[in-house]
Amino acid sequence: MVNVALLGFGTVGSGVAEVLTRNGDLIDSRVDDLVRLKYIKRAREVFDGPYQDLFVKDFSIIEQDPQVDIVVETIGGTGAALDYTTRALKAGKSVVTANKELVATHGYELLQLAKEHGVSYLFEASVGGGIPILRPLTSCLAANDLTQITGILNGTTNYILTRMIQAGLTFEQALKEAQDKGYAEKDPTADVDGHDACRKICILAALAFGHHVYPDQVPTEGIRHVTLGDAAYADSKGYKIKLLGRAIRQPEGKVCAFVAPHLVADTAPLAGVEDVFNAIAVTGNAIGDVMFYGRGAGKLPTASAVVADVIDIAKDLKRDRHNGWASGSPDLVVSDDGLTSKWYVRAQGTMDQARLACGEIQPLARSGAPTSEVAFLTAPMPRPLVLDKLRGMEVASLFRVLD
Ligand SMILES: NC(=O)C1=CN([C@@H]2O[C@H](COP(=O)(O)OP(=O)(O)OC[C@H]3O[C@@H](n4cnc5c(N)ncnc54)[C@H](OP(=O)(O)O)[C@@H]3O)[C@@H](O)[C@H]2O)C=CC1
Ligand SMILES: N[C@@H](CC=O)C(=O)O
Repeated sequence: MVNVALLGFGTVGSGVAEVLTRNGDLIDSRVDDLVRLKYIKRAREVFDGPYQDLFVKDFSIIEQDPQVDIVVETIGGTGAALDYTTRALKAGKSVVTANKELVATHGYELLQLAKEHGVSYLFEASVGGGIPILRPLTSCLAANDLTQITGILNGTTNYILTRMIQAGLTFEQALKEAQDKGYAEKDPTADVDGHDACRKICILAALAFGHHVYPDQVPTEGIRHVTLGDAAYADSKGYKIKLLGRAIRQPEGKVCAFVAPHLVADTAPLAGVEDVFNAIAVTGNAIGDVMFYGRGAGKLPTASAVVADVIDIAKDLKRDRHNGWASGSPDLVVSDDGLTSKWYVRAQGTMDQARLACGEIQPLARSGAPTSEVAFLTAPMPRPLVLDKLRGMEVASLFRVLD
């Protein structure tokens, strides 16, 4: 028998309990053992419903029970989640999590701790919700020298952009829908301001390039200032606006990583990724380009990835599966200033002013645009140069165009 303790019983935690129960026979046959949920701990102390016999108030009951093999952490954040994860690993229990904030900020030390105690720390659900990405990156693509990762990594913001553009919802209405569907973080500013995507690109970069990348090293811009006007200008020339997380390997083992809204050509596969779906494009020197696509958030898709990790561990509790990375360093991450791209600009002014400032440009138009507003695409150039050229103009939006 393999015993599982579940920490957190919100969107993801309740989904994990549901998948373990609904697919119990199938999971047992795949593991060739009985996988059983033994305890559930949540914040509140009032328990009801079908799992009420499993609820415990005190984490030490789980920590001290030698029969608990796997602890599933779906609490979120870096408070109680870090404390319980550390204690579980020290107690010789493997831990599975969906908590990207914890992995992105403390992954290196937690992986070290797991190794010291001969147990596993797995987090497939922490990136891309239900999409299998971390295991393929480290196993199926292990033969490659990976050079670049570009992803739509946040379901909430992709859902908001889709609903604003396709259904004409306001930002607030679209965010409320995403929250009602269980996609958003407890504090949705983490989604809207790009921090959730940032944590995910940190995890992807660490796995792909081998060193811990910390969220505070990664320049991050969210979607708060993207307007329906920007979307209409982009659409007029066959582009969609997408929040992308990018990690590009640089010489001497450095990494360029950042999160920002981009214009993506309609012909590119990432442009067709809508609603809560995520997609992660990976470039390797043998495979070329490969893309992973699926539901990036939500109860059962995320639980699917969590329970897959539980199954992986349960199949062989003693197997060494330490797919870790080395420690980070303050000078590991380089700015994206050196990266050349075309730029989308929306500013106050005239097309003549725009041409005078930026030289050759592609003008954009949309119906209902104020006469004082101008929007255009520049020639390819690095950010410092475009900022320098635009110095005399009042710029409202400045987004890279993905090449
Ligand atoms: N929602 C999604 O689609 C996805 C979420 N994730 C990640 O999964 C994690 C969980 O997210 P989600 O399920 O949405 O969050 P929820 O807010 O829905 O659930 C959080 C759960 O944690 C419990 N909790 C809070 N503090 C404690 C504590 N001290 N001890 C025990 N339990 C506690 C809460 O208890 P109570 O029920 O009593 O309030 C609640 O059950 C986060 O790290 C998130 O980033 C990852 C991928 C997708
Ligand atoms: N809030 C996150 C949940 C999954 O990671 C998102 O919207 O992508």
